Amino acid sequence: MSLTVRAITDSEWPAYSDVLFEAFNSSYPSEIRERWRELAEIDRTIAAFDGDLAVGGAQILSFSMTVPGGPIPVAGVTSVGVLPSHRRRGVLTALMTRQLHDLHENGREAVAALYASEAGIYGRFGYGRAADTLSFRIPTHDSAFTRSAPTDPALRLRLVPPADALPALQRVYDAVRPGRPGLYGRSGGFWRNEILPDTEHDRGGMGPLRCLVAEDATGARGYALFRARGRWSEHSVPEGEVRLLELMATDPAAYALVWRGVLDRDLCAVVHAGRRPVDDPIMHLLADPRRLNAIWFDDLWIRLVDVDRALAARAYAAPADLVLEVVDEICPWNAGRLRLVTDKGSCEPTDAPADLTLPVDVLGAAYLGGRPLRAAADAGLVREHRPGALRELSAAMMWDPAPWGCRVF
Ligand SMILES: CC(=O)SCCNC(=O)CCNC(=O)[C@H](O)C(C)(C)COP(=O)(O)OP(=O)(O)OC[C@H]1O[C@@H](n2cnc3c(N)ncnc32)[C@H](O)[C@@H]1OP(=O)(O)O
Repeated sequence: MSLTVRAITDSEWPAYSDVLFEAFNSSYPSEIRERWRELAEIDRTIAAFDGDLAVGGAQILSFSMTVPGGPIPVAGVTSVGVLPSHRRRGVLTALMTRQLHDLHENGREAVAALYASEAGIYGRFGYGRAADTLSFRIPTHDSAFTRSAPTDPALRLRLVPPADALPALQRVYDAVRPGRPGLYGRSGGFWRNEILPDTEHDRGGMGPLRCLVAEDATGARGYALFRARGRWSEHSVPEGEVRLLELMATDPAAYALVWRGVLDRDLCAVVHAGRRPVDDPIMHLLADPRRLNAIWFDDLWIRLVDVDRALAARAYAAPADLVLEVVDEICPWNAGRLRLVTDKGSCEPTDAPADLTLPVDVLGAAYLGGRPLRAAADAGLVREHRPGALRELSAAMMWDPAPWGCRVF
């Protein structure tokens, strides 16, 4: 195999997309291809060629993502795949290496983020599991709220056709986004092509996309996007289900009301709520939180492309002044010692002795504030050279609320 990795041209898009559809075992109809093309940034799409044949590829979407302290530019890595005929011959390694070098040279983003199809793939390229997510399976008949659940008589619930709801959804999402690490800005095209589509393919056997909005005289304060499916048992007992795709609210009363609207849907026995934050307030609202039947798995993976700029770009929960020795085999410009002074927001190269030595993926995992460095140290991944340095950095990097990207890109 003679491998070349380079940016694709417009005319090479079909060849790149064919590789992806093959790699993901997909048979997407043409409208899905068109949506995907509309979101893609061709100049940030690379492919690997074996001679003339496209055999792998990867994309970057340019996002503004909230990190502790506020939004920063983040490279959203997506649509990565290698032809089954060329797997395990280093094609992904060549793509990831090229992408990280391009990002460093371009200088636009110091941080890259992705959702992994399999959790074993990206650690070797310096990505750390930075956010987790919970999925709930809530039996509606056991979903009573605690007596202290907040209410607001000014609020009402309204069913809105999703296509008409976009201004309300954007208003709520954009109000919530700056306070939650991991949430990223959604363009109009992203809403249209990723969040609101409703073809048979998108429904996957469920009913149409539905939207509930909680509002008062000032406008929308919360929403839920979901699908439902009616079903009856052989004894004619209603056993319908709801699949909650997204639920956001700007305040506790709107949040509780939207959840109630989803949980109280008639003829539905269960609500499946995927990809919820690990600190979802629903855990406090349900009178019997065991009924959430939660499953835990990974959400965003984070790669610090330029460790110095990335660490200087976020805020910290506690002061820290220490020297880090970063180990990074893929991005040699990161290897070496850096002095991080959180009060000054500075992270500069230094010759001073290291207080901590740690690999770049461990720093990436801690970057959004959801994963204690102390736990990585307990797993033997961090070396402490000055007593107290680990506790200092671990406390500084934690953040409230927990990180959450909400929807896969
Ligand atoms: C952000 C996203 O888009 S996530 C989507 C990723 N894509 C997919 O899941 C689609 C289906 N899978 C594929 O296309 C390919 O199998 C890929 C992209 C996952 C891997 O591509 P390959 O070219 O085979 O990877 P490559 O040969 O460079 O492997 C590099 C290393 O990763 C390991 N690796 C590759 N895939 C996996 C995996 N799925 N799980 C665990 N390890 C893996 C290899 O064993 C190899 O390890 P080594 O360095 O110790 O020998």
